[in-house]
Amino acid sequence: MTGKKEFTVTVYMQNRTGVLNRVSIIFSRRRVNIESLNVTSSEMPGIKKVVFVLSEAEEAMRKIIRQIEKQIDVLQVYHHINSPVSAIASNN
Ligand SMILES: CC(=O)[C@](C)(O)C(=O)O
Repeated sequence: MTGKKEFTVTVYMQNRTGVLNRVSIIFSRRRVNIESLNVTSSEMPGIKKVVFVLSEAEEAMRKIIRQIEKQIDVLQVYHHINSPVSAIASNN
């Protein structure tokens, strides 16, 4: 598929076994490879903050994010498109 961009997707979820698994399955079903995954406690007790980095076309990623938002125990999803480091460097 052409036009893939790199996304950072941040998911706040209840600290319950299996929630991360359900979200990960959404990516694997759609053949989206996970570049990076970071799980930490959030500033809210009982809530985990999970940060994914993935490459996908924008429209496909929008659909995936909507699906993640519908998951039980998912509280909030944020995302942004990552600028290439070369673009950031050329601004300086
Ligand atoms: C990632 C984590 O610690 C969770 C949310 O409890 C889980 O999915 O097991």
